[in-house]
Amino acid sequence: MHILATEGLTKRFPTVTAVDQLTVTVGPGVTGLVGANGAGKSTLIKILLGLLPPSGGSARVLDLDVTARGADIRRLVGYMPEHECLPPDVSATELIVHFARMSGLPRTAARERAADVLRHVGLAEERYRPVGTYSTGMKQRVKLAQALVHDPKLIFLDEPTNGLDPRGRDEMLTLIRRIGAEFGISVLVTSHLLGELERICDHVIVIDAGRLLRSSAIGEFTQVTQTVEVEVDEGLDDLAAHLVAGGQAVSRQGRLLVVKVTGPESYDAIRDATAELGLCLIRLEQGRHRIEDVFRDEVAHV
Ligand SMILES: Nc1ncnc2c1ncn2[C@@H]1O[C@H](COP(=O)(O)OP(=O)(O)OP(=O)(O)O)[C@@H](O)[C@H]1O
Repeated sequence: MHILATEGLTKRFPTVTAVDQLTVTVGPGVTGLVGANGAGKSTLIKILLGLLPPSGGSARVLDLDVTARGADIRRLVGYMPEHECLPPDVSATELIVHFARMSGLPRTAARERAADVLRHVGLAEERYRPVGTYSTGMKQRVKLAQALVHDPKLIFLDEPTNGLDPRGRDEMLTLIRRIGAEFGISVLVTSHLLGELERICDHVIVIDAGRLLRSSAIGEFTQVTQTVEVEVDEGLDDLAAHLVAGGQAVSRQGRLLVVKVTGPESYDAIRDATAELGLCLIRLEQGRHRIEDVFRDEVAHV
């Protein structure tokens, strides 16, 4: 079953083709849409919501055609836009109750629904304060709440971690995973950071200049580009030389060595090398992928 599907989807602006012959399908669960700034992620989401007409090709969301059924799609889909768009002088409660009423709920049900949704996204007492006084993290939560308030089947989250500090990012990612897992709402979430999406997604789509670069389940993804990061107190160069001599693919990133994992023997090689050299191992951690890894990988396959 697909929650959305595009076929040769294209969007041309006067000076740039933002979405270029994109054919892709998305199933239920949490799907990451990854691409550098300007890759076409926001444009794709606006087309899928029926807010921008495509220049060519077609797309269906929840089996509804985006050109003919935009209003029906927006009734079933929640949207968290990338940029700040909240009125500063109302409280989160007032705003979310307003959105709930706009979705058709009567006054009392709208209040209850708004309270539930604000609790789910983690806004407590501060929900009575004007939005203009909120931190970026709190504003992102309000934007998420308005995307959820009409009980959608699917939500589009455009760069929900933008502007957040590392802790805020972690909390937002955990929240998104919960929405997918506990509430059974399918999620399409964009980011320019592949590393953060692979933690919470079942499936990842990578686009570049509006074109599909890769679409695969997260398991296949990590298998192909898996790395492990190694930190030792001193002797990093010796360790690198030892591993390379033993046939491992190694690169250096500041105080870390990044070793490409080809199988369990890669971990054995790191263990043996640190033991033989008598080094103190500080950290051994699964590497976070970057979009560049996918590009490198695609080039290697050509
Ligand atoms: N309304 C528009 N008119 C003209 N060009 C546009 C318009 N909207 C987007 N573009 C261009 O289309 C390309 C894709 O933009 P888009 O915003 O979809 O990318 P993105 O992947 O979401 O990146 P970002 O996260 O930086 O917004 C960019 O080159 C952008 O300048």
